[in-house]
Amino acid sequence: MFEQLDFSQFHSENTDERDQFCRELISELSKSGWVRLVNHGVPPESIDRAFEMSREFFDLPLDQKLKSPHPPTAHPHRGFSPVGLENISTVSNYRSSAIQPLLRDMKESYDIGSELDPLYSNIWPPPGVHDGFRNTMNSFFTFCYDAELMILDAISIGLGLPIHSLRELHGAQTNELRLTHYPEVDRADFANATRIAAHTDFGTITLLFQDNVGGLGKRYYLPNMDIELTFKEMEQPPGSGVFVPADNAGPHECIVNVGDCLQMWTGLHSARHRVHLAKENQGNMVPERFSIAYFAKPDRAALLRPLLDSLDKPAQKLLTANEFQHMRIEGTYA
Ligand SMILES: O=C(O)CCC(=O)C(=O)O
Ligand SMILES: [Fe+2]
Repeated sequence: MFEQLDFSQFHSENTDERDQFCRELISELSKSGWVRLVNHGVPPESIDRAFEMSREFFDLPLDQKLKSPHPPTAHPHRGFSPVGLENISTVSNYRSSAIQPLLRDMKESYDIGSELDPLYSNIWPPPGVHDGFRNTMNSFFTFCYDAELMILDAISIGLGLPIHSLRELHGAQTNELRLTHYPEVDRADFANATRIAAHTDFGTITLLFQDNVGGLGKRYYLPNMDIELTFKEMEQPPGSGVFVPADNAGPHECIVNVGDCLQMWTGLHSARHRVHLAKENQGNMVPERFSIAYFAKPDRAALLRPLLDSLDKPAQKLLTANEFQHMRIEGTYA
């Protein structure tokens, strides 16, 4: 089991305790590129509601879901993508020497941005299709943004930077929320497909909530089920090509992982992860799974230059976060 940190310690009135927590956070992120957090500030009811709404959306008939379609190109990331539209193995090779086979992703997803994003508008289900989705997701997004800023402050303190160093690069809310449904599939389908292929996230940090679903449509956490589950897996240690299950304590816990931009700023390791068939169990059908990922991304104009003196100066021209996002995302859509 990997370390679980309690983010309420960050709010301690005793600044020594707070700073100690921030150093622990950095120590965990330095080891593996990710950490499990509780009391992160996103209220449990809001997480439950978002999962409920997500489930109800993906339960709709395909023609209803396609009334708010993702554009056929990789950006902007907005709206519904049916199974087969996005295949992440096309970008698996980034900063990895391992040869990645081309794999189909067996997932469907819904991408949402901030309502305040000046560049891209959201694509919402039209009136009459899943009313309530929009409000629920906007409120969840706001909670995640507030949590993001606190976590960025904690990372800044832990690294010995001024408290708002990272927050200041995230004022424009260019963040994205992604609901993913991994439908029930036949085990044999994993021969040339996966859930989501190995990759690093492109932004600063990702807050990931996961909900493994058992029978009867109920939600509960089953660490040792007798049927096959797909797990989120993290590369451990970083760079090893070995993936271990990132099991967690249920949907209210959040996995925070370092993305490519934070790596460029701070040298913390951007965590490679994937969702694939769990190795331990044997069964014919692989049950469905739900996750919600909130991708904290830098302001588009932010320069990706090292923030710590201890880091080497990059040899190439510095990129803005926007240039980098475009470079990374190209090619992910079929
Ligand atoms: O479903 C998950 O646990 C991970 C999803 C993910 O890694 C992504 O969308 O970038
Ligand atoms: Fe990811």
